[in-house]
Amino acid sequence: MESAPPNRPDLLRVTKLTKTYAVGDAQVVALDGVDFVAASGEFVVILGPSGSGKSTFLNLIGGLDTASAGQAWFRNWQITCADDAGLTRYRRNHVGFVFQFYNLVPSLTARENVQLVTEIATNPMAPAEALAMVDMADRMDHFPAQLSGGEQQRVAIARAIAKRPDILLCDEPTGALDSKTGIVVLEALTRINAELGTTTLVITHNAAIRTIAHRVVSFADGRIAAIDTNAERQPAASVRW
Ligand SMILES: Nc1ncnc2c1ncn2[C@@H]1O[C@H](COP(=O)(O)OP(=O)(O)OP(=O)(O)O)[C@@H](O)[C@H]1O
Repeated sequence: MESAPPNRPDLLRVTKLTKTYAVGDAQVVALDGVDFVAASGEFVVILGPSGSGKSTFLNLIGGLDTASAGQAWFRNWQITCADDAGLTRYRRNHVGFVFQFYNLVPSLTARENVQLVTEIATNPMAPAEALAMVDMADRMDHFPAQLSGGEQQRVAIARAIAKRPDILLCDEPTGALDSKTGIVVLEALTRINAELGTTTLVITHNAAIRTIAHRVVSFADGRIAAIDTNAERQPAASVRW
């Protein structure tokens, strides 16, 4: 099994994780016995062709979907044994999600969008602090429609990190953005990883982003085809696409 880099405790451990979907009479194997360990504080970039199982993997370790077989552990708690209430608590207390589309509430300001999460979290930061971490302190009272796509994504990231999650799961966070705006979003993600130690997994179709990761996981046909470690990480500002 792939082991975590030395000197960091494991945060996530996945063993033979499998997901099949019934489509009519056929079975689609979306995830085919994946083994993986993420260390606390790691920044992982996940690459792979469309349909290779990346989102399925993220949804299972984020407790958004349930596995067909295999195990997933968060520290010493087994995600794959949890009932719905347990998964809800896990997501609420430990996992932040960022998706390609920002899913902000249009009638609420940036600050109020973040407040939606901080009001139900156990040890949240102030919304203003979370927004400052993504350089949106001066736009807190703007509505989503008054913000660019990249700015809306930074608000979505502030919303995801305001509860101080242990894990931040990002599915194509720059997929809808041009490169200049996307780089600002990546800078926010790497800063949060460095300053808060949030273990971060980022799915992307953009292979240029691989340079900012500690490790790069490549999916193919529902399996992990390769895991590469970057001897030297590059700053997000150096990424070009
Ligand atoms: N709810 C579902 N019902 C049936 N099949 C599904 C479902 N979700 C995913 N699949 C199938 O599982 C496989 C893996 O899908 P998944 O979305 O994880 O891939 P992906 O690598 O994230 O793709 P993309 O890069 O296009 O988002 C695909 O064949 C997909 O069609």
